[in-house]
Amino acid sequence: MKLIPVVCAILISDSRVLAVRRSSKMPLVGFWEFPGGKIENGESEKESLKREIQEELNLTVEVGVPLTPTEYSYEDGKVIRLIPFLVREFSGEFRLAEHDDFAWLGRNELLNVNWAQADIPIVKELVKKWEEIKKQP
Ligand SMILES: Nc1nc2c([nH]c(=O)n2[C@H]2C[C@H](O)[C@@H](COP(=O)(O)OP(=O)(O)OP(=O)(O)O)O2)c(=O)[nH]1
Repeated sequence: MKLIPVVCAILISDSRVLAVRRSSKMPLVGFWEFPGGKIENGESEKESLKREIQEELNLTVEVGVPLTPTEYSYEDGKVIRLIPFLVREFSGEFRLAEHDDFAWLGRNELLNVNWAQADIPIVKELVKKWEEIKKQP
């Protein structure tokens, strides 16, 4: 079994969380996810996340605290270990380089989009611990 480590950012602004939709150029087209991607050789988790968010959203981020990582086996045999970090500090001119849609979702809207399977436990954790997470750096 090959475990693929993937980092993702939970960008929070005004009590809303950023979700992005995978485009037809990407596997899992149409599914919503947190921006991020695979850790490359030699990178730390945080370095990798900073690089991915710069590439995907054109934003420079300050990586905050991690939430609980999840593991999920997709049908093609890929096993993803998805490692989420909160991000509250970011700057730059937001644009989508790879995804084809985005949404800033409040707590009660979080479960309305079609999340990639690996993200569902993270989204549930967010909904459950919303008040606590809102206070975290
Ligand atoms: N970035 C991100 N990827 C996720 C999430 N949930 C989830 O299952 N994934 C999966 C989709 C991909 O298989 C993998 C992330 O890889 P990626 O986006 O860097 O790369 P990719 O597979 O699209 O493309 P490639 O590098 O294989 O060419 O993790 C998520 O919330 N964010």
